[in-house]
Amino acid sequence: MSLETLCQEGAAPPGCLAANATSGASSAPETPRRPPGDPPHRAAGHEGGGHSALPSLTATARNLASPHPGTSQASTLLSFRDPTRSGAYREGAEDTAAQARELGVQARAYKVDCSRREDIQRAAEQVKKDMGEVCILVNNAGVVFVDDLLSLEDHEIQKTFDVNILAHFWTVRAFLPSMLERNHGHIVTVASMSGKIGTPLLVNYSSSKFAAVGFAEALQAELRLLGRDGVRTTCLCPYFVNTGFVQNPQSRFVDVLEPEAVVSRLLSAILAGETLVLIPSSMHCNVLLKSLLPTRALQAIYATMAISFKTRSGLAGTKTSGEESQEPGAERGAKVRL
Ligand SMILES: NC(=O)C1=CN([C@@H]2O[C@H](COP(=O)(O)OP(=O)(O)OC[C@H]3O[C@@H](n4cnc5c(N)ncnc54)[C@H](OP(=O)(O)O)[C@@H]3O)[C@@H](O)[C@H]2O)C=CC1
Ligand SMILES: CC1=C(/C=C/C(C)=C/C=C/C(C)=C/C=O)C(C)(C)CCC1
Repeated sequence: MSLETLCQEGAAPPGCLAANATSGASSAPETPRRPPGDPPHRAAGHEGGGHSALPSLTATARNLASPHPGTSQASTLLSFRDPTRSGAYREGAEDTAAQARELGVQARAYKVDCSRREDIQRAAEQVKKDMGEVCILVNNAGVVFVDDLLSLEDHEIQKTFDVNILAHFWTVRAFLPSMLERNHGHIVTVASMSGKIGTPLLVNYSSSKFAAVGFAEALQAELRLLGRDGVRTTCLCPYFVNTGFVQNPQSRFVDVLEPEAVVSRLLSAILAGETLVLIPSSMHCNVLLKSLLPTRALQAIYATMAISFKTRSGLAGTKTSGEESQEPGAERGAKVRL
């Protein structure tokens, strides 16, 4: 996970934008199980994440730091499990922080393991000391293990909930008090379309994202009840994004999203104070149909969409049932109906 803080000082009250940026389960315990001799891949306990961190962090710095009237100074704070680590798809947080500094803002990278409550609490205190109060918190870290429920390891289920939802509790509880005091702030929950539509072979992930959507909605209602209209929330639910988080996502009608487009949409949503953002917006139809149509009708519609993605044991899709997949890297997998 990463924390990104953008502090704004001047006419506006001191504050920051903080985001726990991209996420991706990596490291040994989260590495997907695979038979001996199989090439490593990133399908399930995905390795180190994709390249979304770079555009998201630099874009955030560029767009939120400088153009606001009354802003004399801005700072961005990033934290990753290992800020020095670079992946195949992105640069490390230290590099990203350096790029943000080149854009004229203060930027720092911190090391935080978001699956550990104590780590988050320790980092939050350090952030406040170093950078001041946070005004925008983006809970973006997430992990995914793509497999059927019974094939998952217990620790994978635990990790998914630790990072994808419990971490949100710890970051929000750390930064919300000062937002409430100042009646000023913004909390972004990066959820997923999978948190709006229950997704097969992602039961673990999907339910953690449903929890994230519920968290954001309930928090928003609570802030309203408390009369703190100045503290806003945005819940982001993208369809598949091209970051390597889930491998080989495909669909007949819905294109995989590019991270830059998602970041850009998120920025406009933050600035406009939108509470729920589905990307693409056509997904609103799927969500609406879910509460209108009987399951069998929905299944018929879903079948036409031909959604598929790679699990750690192969490729799951809607095209054929029981047919051996021809996709590279999915030799052992049979396509199954989603
Ligand atoms: N890509 C997609 O198709 C979609 C993604 N999302 C959501 O978007 C968010 C970002 O995903 P995306 O950018 O695609 O994925 P990435 O793989 O690029 O990002 C993963 C990030 O999560 C961090 N992370 C994972 N576990 C921890 C941890 N325990 N502590 C600290 N950091 C951690 C990783 O840090 P490090 O770099 O140190 O490993 C990495 O920066 C996630 O919440 C995901 O669920 C939602 C819908 C679709
Ligand atoms: C629309 C739709 C589905 C939903 C798929 C979704 C919502 C996948 C999202 C996955 C994501 C975003 C993963 C990474 O975060 C189903 C249930 C497969 C059935 C066919 C129609």
